[in-house]
Amino acid sequence: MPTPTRDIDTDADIALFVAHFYERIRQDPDLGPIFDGVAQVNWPEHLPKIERFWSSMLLGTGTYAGNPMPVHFELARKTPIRPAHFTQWLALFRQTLTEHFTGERTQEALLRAQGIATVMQGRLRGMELLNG
Ligand code: HEM
Repeated sequence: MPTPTRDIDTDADIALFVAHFYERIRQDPDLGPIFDGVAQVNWPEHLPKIERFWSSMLLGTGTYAGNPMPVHFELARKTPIRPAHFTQWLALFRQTLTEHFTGERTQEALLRAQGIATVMQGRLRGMELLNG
């Protein structure tokens, strides 16, 4: 893979990294079964939703209306979620982004993901829904 030279600039860029990211997630031995087994994710619905989420975060389009937190609280009631799951989620996110893009918005995406993961884990911990 050649060194990336451009930043995330458009919804098409977001769609590209989202598709690649969830391909990796589904192949991951620990995360894959959570998405495809426990949550039975409907991918044709989930991917456009996640694209809107990142579009709103990074491009300020305001196309995502929702709150990701409760979805993950529900998930943690169904299956044990550990800090290691978040570490791996973030590692795959970083790998995917930096494989394709470089620049300020790419860095912002990584920081936002890290921040949300930290808040999510804090909230799960507070509800005694984080294992280990
Ligand atoms: C251990 C790590 C994580 C796991 C296992 C996980 C898993 C999931 C699952 C199973 C869904 C539901 C998909 C569906 O049925 O449509 C979901 C939704 C979502 N996740 Fe995560 N997630 C993780 C971390 C994160 C992080 C760190 C972020 C944000 C940076 C995030 C953002 C979202 C968003 C925006 C949704 C859609 C929420 C909605 O329905 O509006 N997730 N996640």
